Amino acid sequence: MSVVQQKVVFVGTIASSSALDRLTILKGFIAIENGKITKIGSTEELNTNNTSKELLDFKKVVLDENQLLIPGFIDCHTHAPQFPNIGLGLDRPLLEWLDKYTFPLESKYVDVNFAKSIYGKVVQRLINNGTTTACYFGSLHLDGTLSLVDSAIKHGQRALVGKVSMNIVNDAGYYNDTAKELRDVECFVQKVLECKNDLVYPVVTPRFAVSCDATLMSGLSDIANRYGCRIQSHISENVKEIEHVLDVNPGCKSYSEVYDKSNILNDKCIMAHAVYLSEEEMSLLVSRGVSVAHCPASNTRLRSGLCPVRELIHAGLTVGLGTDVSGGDSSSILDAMRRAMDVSSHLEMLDTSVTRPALNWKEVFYLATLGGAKALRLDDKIGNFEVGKDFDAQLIDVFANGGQIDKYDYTMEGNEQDRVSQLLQRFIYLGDDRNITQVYIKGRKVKG
Ligand SMILES: Nc1nc2[nH]cnc2c(=O)[nH]1
Ligand SMILES: [Zn+2]
Repeated sequence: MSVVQQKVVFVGTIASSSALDRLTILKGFIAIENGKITKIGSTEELNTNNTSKELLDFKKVVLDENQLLIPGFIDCHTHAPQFPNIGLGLDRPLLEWLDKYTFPLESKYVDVNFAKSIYGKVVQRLINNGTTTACYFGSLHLDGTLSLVDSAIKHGQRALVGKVSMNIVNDAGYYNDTAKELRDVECFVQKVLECKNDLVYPVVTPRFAVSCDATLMSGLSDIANRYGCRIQSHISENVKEIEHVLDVNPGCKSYSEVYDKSNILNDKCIMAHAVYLSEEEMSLLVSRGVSVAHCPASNTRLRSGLCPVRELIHAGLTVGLGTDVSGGDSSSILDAMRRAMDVSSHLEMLDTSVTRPALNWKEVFYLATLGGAKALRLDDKIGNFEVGKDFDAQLIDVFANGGQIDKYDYTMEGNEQDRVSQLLQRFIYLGDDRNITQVYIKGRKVKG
């Protein structure tokens, strides 16, 4: 990892979103000082005397005509310990998959050396894919999950990390008793805060209402409130899961009510999935300020369901994207963007009334960047390019050597603005890590 360049100016094509329906593609410059964006402007402005004087001692990075500067991707939900299972064991629905493949693997992270060996690769893989911020589930283990925090710090990634909490008995013996669990979570939160690293945050992480009883969840909510932490969990992912949760909580009318009774739902809470929420549940989550991590790859691979993201957004929920490895079979947010478009298109095709059109490429670009930042309550720092925000960015080379995108002696009609918009479109539909030639987190180059 290289040192932070104190003053850098990028010159070329810069794309970022300011809303779901607002993508700006600017030909111009973006100046960074000590990791923060200090000035953004057009090429004309760059060429004025004042600006060129101001930027005289800045290192210049000039993009070529097929390169783009875009914000770093934000993965709002992934399971770091599950990476050794990526692409494996996708033949069972959620609850069986957890018992057969996931809990046995996660149990192995009791061995800190094993944890270290995996987590270094996980963080590196995500950075390679342009993920500058990840919201991670760790495992049940305190020390193992602290080694995930260490890996994020070592690689300079912005990371929200949760030690997973579970106190309900399962066949793998993968749970803690309530008192130990609450002690370990508080210790985890304190140790992460003691790191005093401004890129890393502890997240209180009740796995889901199948693995945690109300006493544990209320205790976790208390810890989160005392330390001002975010909370993350899963909600309403799979029909059998919902039936089970309602069976063991006969006093509750919905899955959301189970969490609400334990005070889990608030404006620092990120819930993964939300595939089957009723309108009342959506309203409840909106009123509590909960955000949703939409995980289309996992919903498809585990055959959990088709998440109606447009409905969630329409209801007023803040939505970001998650890869949900290893329910999801890809650790790439670029892949999650395409999966989100696919699921949304399938829903549009299935719905003959077509009241809610499928998400388009500009909208998933927003969800992968500013939408994710809002969902994680980090949009004051990241998500797009604005003066005062941290510089978390990717340099995209659309026709990178060895990549999937070939350059033809043909371009669709249009002006220069259309040409650069088409470059971004091709990256979103066809690109991969080979096109992501440089990655920056708070101004520090972490790839390339
Ligand atoms: N996809 C997914 N859903 C869950 N629900 C509870 N735990 C998990 C998990 O590890 N993955
Ligand atoms: Zn998950």
